[in-house]
This record gives sequence, C-alpha cells and structure tokens, in this order.
Amino acid sequence: MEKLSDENTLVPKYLQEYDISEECKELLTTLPSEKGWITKHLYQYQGFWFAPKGLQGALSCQKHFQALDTDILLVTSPKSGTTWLKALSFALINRNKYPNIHSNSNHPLLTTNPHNLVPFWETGLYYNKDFVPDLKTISPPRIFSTHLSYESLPKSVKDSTCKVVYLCRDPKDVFVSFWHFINKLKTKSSETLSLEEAFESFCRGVCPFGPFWEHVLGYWKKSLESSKKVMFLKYEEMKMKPYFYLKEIAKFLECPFSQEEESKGVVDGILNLCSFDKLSNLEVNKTEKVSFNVENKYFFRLGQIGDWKNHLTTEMIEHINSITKQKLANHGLSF
Ligand SMILES: Nc1ncnc2c1ncn2[C@@H]1O[C@H](COP(=O)(O)OS(=O)(=O)O)[C@@H](OP(=O)(O)O)[C@H]1O
Repeated sequence: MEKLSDENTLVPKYLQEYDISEECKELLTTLPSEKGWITKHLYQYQGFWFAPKGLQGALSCQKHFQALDTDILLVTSPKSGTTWLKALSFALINRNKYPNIHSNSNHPLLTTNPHNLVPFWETGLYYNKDFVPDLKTISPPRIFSTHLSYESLPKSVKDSTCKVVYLCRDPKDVFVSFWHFINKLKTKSSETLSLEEAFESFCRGVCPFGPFWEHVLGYWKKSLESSKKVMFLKYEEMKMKPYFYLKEIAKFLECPFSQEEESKGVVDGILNLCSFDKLSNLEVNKTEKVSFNVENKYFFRLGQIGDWKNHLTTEMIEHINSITKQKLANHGLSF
C-alpha cells in the first residue's frame, strides 16, 4: 500500500489508503481495480466498487456485526438523501425522549450533525482496522446506516427481523451531488475531477458503492419480496409529500403517530427540524466536522430536485436516462 504523503494527510480519514488490515491488503491484490474518484483506485468486491478503507470497513462489519430484531438500518447509495433520512429517523424514534419538538432547545439535532447521531458502518463504526466496536450496550432500537449493497449486508441483518429503510434518488441528481461533494473533498494540491470524466465512470458503474442501478435494484427486489423487511423510498417523492412519507416510515418502523400527536403537530415539528433550511443553517452544520473528518457543511448543498438540468448536456441526459430505462424499467422502476 502506498506511503502516507502530505496530500494524504488532508484527505478525510475514511478515504485514506494507508492503515489497511493485512486481510484487506491481500484481498485488494486479487480484485479488479479502476481509477478512483478521490482515492487512487477503486476495487470491485461482490459486484460493487469500494475505496480501500471502505472495503475494510465492509469486511469488518460483515464479519462482526450482530443484528438484533429491533435494529433499524438506513441504507442509501451515496448522495441520495442519507443525511435527511438519518435526521428524520433519529427524530422519529426519539420523539418521546425529546418531546415538544417545536420548542425543545435541547434536541440533539440542534447541536449534532445527523451523521454523528446515526453512525455509518463502513466509514464509521467499523473503519478502524484494529478495533471492533461493542454495540451491545446501545439501548434499543439501535439505528445504523450504510451504503452497502443488499448482497453485501452482514448475514445477521438478513436472518433477523430488523428493519431496513432504503432511500434512493434520481441518478442524475445523485451524480451531480456526488461530483460536487468529491471536488469539495479534494485538497487544493490534488487536481479536480472533471464532470465529463466522473460522468463516464458513473455511467459505467464505477464510483464509490456503485453501480448505482444495481444498488437500487437489489433493495427494490427485496422490498417487493418482503415489504415488512425493506421499505423502499424515493427522495423526490419524499420531497413532494414529506408528511405522508414520514407517517409511512413511522408505520413501517412500528411506531406510528397517534391522532393526538398529529393534532399536536408532532409530524410537522419533526419535518421542520429536519428540513434542509433548518439543518443547513445551524451553527454546528456550518462550522464543525463529522466524526469521519468531513466538514458538516459539505452534506448540505441545495437539497433540491433537478439540479442536473444546470450541469448535464442533452447528450449526457439522454445517455443516463437510457441506462436507467434499460436497467430498471423492466422491474417497474423509473426516475
Ligand atoms: N434535510 C435535507 N433535506 C433534503 N435534502 C438534503 C437534506 N440534507 C442534505 N440534503 C441533500 O442531500 C444530498 C447529500 O446526500 P447524502 O446526505 O446522501 O450524502 S452522503 O451520502 O451522506 O454523503 C445533497 O444534495 P445536493 O444538494 O443535490 O447536493 C444535500 O444537499
């Protein structure tokens, strides 16, 4: 593995390429690899592309994570609305602990970024090669998140009755959001990733945790097979009908809102607290960093549907739409 350079020290820890376990190093030598978006290379494992540290986290979590039936797992392809889903789910399941949501100045979301309240597996809990977290002490329901494909989830998640909430988004917006994010992470000393180069590799499926379409399809199929296990959501639909979908999530997680809660405005309170405007304007999200060393503000850009219109050419739009149609239409999915 390459030596740590000055440039590497500026890259967020979870994307650095050194400090990988022997097991992972050996595995990397056997895997197909391609040029990375921010790390030097991406590696293909179980059909999906990983940065080295992400792969190590995935291996560790596959080996060690023991699901409880009461667990909640939030899954997304990167840039599909993870931060929003984490905030909503955290506020939802902790609503009795932090009541009077409109006026509660002690709510953790006011002072802590959602990524620090709902940890990622591969880039958070399981990212350290020498450490396996003890998650037994967390009181239920435990809530975690991951970008892993359905195929790559730890076996105990599939064997238990824990709940999986999957959120996806129009791949055109995912791509544009991803490209902006990566260029913010890139240090001043490293060259930026051009939109054209990133687009070409995104469309071939080569991006962290890609291919996007296979990722979505894995969870879509599972949600059709087992609607009590996997709830499948779209960012665009949630943006248009947030009240309806927050209630649906609550029902799926078996903590539905009561009539009394609805009439007291609890649903609206959670939606307001977790809105893009509210979260992105909090001091903590303007000035601090998440535990895996990325500026909180990088997780909030526009929070809108359709920014792809401002970035993609007609040719690019036709190309990505045709991939989506070819890969998803037969399965009854479209964006
Ligand atoms: N509260 C809220 N409501 C709606 N949208 C939101 C919210 N918070 C973040 N965002 C937008 O989500 C995009 C970031 O995606 P993720 O949170 O999935 O990023 S990550 O995978 O966790 O890195 C990114 O989308 P773009 O604005 O299109 O880049 C964020 O702005």
